[in-house]
Amino acid sequence: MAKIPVFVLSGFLGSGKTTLLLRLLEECSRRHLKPAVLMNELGSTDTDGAIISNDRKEQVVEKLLDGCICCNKKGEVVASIEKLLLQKPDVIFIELTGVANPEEVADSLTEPQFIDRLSLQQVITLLDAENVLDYNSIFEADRNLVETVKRQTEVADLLVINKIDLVDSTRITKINKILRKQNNKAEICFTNYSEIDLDPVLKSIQQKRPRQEIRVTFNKKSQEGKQEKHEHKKSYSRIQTISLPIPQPIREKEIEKFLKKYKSSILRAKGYIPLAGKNQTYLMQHVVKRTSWEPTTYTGQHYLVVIGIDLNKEELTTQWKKVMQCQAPLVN
Ligand SMILES: Nc1nc2c(ncn2[C@@H]2O[C@H](COP(=O)(O)OP(=O)(O)OP(=O)(O)O)[C@@H](O)[C@H]2O)c(=O)[nH]1
Repeated sequence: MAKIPVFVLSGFLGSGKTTLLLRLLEECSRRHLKPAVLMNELGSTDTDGAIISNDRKEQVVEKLLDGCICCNKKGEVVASIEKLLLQKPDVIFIELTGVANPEEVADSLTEPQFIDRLSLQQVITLLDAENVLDYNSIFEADRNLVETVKRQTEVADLLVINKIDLVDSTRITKINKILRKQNNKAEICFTNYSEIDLDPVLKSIQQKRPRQEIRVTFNKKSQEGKQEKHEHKKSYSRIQTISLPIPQPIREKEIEKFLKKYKSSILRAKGYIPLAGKNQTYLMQHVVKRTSWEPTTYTGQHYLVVIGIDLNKEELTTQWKKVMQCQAPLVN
């Protein structure tokens, strides 16, 4: 029986993983392939899952929320993949959290029950061209995280330098040079909105010719000088998540003011937000210092999820309540 190819989408928070996943799903649909998706979110809210499901309601998706797939959620990965396999997909995409080490997930794919059924096709790591060079100084306080982000690059088969619309050519050259030192085997491509050429990525699925298996290539890299299975090291230690409820419409500038106030600790924020005066829910995406808004047809609970280093959750909650108290009451 042919093994089902698995693609792992890795990369730091906000680098463009979900954007790429949406493109891959679109392309699968065009090629009449049946994909299945395992998504992982650090927070208890499921923004990315809602984006995926909003686009295609029939999508086979398993979600692991409120923790990292390579740390406290690792034990649940096997059960989630088993559920996906019941749907007999042609391909599986696993989107990691931005702070996950792909090696840990690769390990799960080599569990005895998967050996004859799954084949890791590629680890694709996305990098945010605008912020990648600043990561070391941003995460100085979290050595585990520095190591994790480095491993995301080192173990990738394909490195996608995304968001080049936000940087100049000098920066691109610099990033290329640094990445080549960290990983001299991976293909590197530069793009916007994760628009890579999907033909070489998906071609092998149609041909049913998986590339070398993970146990041969990947584990070799991760287990040099170690026991048969490498010991799990926590992939981050100071990253926290908080989900803030939004019971009534709020002004765009109030959210942006709030994010700016805590900019030294907030790395990523996203949420479904009812904007005052617009009579519609917007998907808000914030990466380091950029915020974007997109109208949606989302009908679930409204919230803002904030991810950062050493977040003072108590203060954020108190300040958020104050912000909400100043908003106009809900008018239908
Ligand atoms: N300017 C610009 N924005 C981009 C590009 N690619 C993605 N974005 C935006 O960056 C934000 C984050 O993109 P996502 O695809 O959600 O990133 P992610 O890696 O899945 O984020 P997390 O799941 O939170 O780690 C979204 O608002 C995207 O629209 C790009 O090439 N240029």
